[in-house]
Amino acid sequence: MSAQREMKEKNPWHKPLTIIITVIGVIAIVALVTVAGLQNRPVFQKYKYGIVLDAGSSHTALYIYKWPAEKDNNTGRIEQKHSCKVKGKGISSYAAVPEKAGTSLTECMQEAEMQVPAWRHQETPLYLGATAGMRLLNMENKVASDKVFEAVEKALQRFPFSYQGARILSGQEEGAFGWVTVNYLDDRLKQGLQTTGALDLGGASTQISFVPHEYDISESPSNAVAFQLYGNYYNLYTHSFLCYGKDQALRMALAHQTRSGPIAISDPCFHPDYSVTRNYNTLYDSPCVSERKPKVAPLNFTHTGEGNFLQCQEVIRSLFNFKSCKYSKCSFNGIFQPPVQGSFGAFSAYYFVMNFLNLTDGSMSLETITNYVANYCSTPWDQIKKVYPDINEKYLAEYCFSGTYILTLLTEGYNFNTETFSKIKFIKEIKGSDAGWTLGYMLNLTNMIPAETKDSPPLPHAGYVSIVTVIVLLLFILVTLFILSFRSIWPKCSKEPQIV
Ligand SMILES: Nc1nc2c(ncn2[C@@H]2O[C@H](COP(=O)(O)OP(=O)(O)O)[C@@H](O)[C@H]2O)c(=O)[nH]1
Repeated sequence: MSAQREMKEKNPWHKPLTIIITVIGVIAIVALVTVAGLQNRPVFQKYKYGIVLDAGSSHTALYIYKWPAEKDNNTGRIEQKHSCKVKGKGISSYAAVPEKAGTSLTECMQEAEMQVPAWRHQETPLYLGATAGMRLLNMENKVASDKVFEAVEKALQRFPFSYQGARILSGQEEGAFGWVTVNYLDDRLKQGLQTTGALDLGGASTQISFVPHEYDISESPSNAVAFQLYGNYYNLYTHSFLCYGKDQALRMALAHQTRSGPIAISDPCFHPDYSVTRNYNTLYDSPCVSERKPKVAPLNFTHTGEGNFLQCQEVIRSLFNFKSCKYSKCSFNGIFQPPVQGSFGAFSAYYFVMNFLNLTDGSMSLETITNYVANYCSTPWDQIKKVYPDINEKYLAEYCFSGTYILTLLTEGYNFNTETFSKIKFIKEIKGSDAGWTLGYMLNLTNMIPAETKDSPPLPHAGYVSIVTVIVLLLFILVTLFILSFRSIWPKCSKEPQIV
């Protein structure tokens, strides 16, 4: 019996104080673990949205972007949620009927209303940026260009979004924002990785943008754009060639061949047996060619094909002026360009054309690609139509010219060689978002890429909670041990009377 009592006295777990400490400790640990668990459970994701309309020369496209609502302070990934191709031509084609430029946008805008949750409509920014088609209309007829913008503004303001304005982007902005988009989507900016150059081929203009090695921006300041993104500095080279988009380049090629006002031309950039009648006034109705219109010419001319790649290259070469260059190095038309360098993403018409020709597989050499295009051009038109019965004939007829133009622009215009050409990737999208200037434009206007890196806490939240839990647990064990060790030296309280 006395041995049992002695054991009880030696074993402090039986004492009430110890039991209370243990219970409180267990409750504290359970509470801590529960709080940590609740804090880190996946929450229902809420998104914010932004809408950008790309009013291009050939058509308008609407893009909806989304990003996690709690992370719009520069940390959340922005991605494309939806895109809508506006039916009909670009807004610049409505110069004679400006209201129609506005109404043409209705269907895609209604789609946007459905795509963005109604409770987010009012706070969703809506931008419209117009590119080379409107640049040309503005040069040609400023009044008509202003009227188109008025109509477009009126139409967009009828929708419940936060309308932020419609404007013409400069060629420099178009090039630079395309570069931002590609590098943002590739996660190169945040991680400070070597950037990718951007090659954009539109209908009316074309852009080249890249960060060159040892770049002296003072040589041609108008081609330089300085960025500070996520704490990294970039000196970007960019240039936009107005009239060198694929549709205007084709006009220039046809203008070159019809400069004497003939009744028929045999065009090496179109397939053998191809034959259509074209109108002189329609062909020369663009500031890119209007000054070259022959003084004397019939109403129409017959445009037949010849399908000769090398001769087509000759025609295209005549569109570039390689003679004068006042800088250390030029691309063409006396425009400064440092040697191309690093990897490039080529999008818009670069992709449409190379994808149609099945030439986007990165393993093909420049020589193989050139031979393929040459062979494609020499294929008779009837045969081409039989092989591709479902392709729009206007696009189909132009792939020979477009393929030859792309190769000539890249190799002779921008000076890509066999080695540097192999670093060009023909892309439509990156991680589900289309490559183009629109995302970069929105990131810039909403300040969603910080100049500085964000000062983030040294530990992620979950790590922080776990470490606090472990420390509290250790403290609890220590305090318990401390109390127990003291108890062993406390004077024993005995109910038995003490004999003095
Ligand atoms: N083959 C093909 N060409 C296209 C397609 N969409 C646009 N294009 C052509 O590609 C060129 C560039 O189009 P886009 O990038 O929209 O340029 P933009 O209209 O000048 O902004 C134009 O000549 C268009 O006619 C397509 O889906 N397939």
